[in-house]
Amino acid sequence: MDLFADDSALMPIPIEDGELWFQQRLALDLTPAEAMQRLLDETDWREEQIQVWGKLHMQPRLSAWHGDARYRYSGKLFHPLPFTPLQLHIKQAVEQATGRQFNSLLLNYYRDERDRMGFHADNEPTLGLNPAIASVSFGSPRTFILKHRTLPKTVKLALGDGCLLLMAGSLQHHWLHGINKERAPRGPRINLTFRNILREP
Ligand SMILES: O=C(O)CCC(=O)C(=O)O
Ligand SMILES: [Fe+2]
Repeated sequence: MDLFADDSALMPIPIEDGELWFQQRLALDLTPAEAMQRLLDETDWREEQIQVWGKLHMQPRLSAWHGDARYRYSGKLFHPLPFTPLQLHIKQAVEQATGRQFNSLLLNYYRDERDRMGFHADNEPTLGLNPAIASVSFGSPRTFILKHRTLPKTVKLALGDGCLLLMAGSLQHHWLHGINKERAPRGPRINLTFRNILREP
């Protein structure tokens, strides 16, 4: 009998004002290291510009959009590329683990400890009222931080190689999330967020 917690089951993480689910290892036909290498090689990584308070900045990470629907994000309209066979395989595994359907994928590549993602909510109107967002991570672990919008509460999760995180319920209404830069050296990390877009902008 396995006396250790099952790392291949989606487990709820207790959190107020929303739903959070975590699985240590998403079951795939390839190892996380193989998935990481193929995503690095097969993705057309872009350094995007974003507007913050009317000023243009380079995003402190590389990214790519894939899927079936156009998507507005940080004030920009994206025309995604079609899903690749590997992305479709990961999407199927995520849909089986979560029981949710997704038609859009944002890939983010954090090249080292300096790359990061500012605090935000994935609450674009096209995602619907209480969106389910499934996040799969490969490579170097990074700390995923959730900050409550009105209460002095912070939740930190280590997102390691091959894990799955599901944000759902009213979480995007009440919490912001982000990835800070690290002081200590970190290797590359790729994060995939699967979303379901209800209508095109
Ligand atoms: O890299 C992560 O774990 C977070 C990604 C994220 O929040 C997003 O793509 O909206
Ligand atoms: Fe996000």
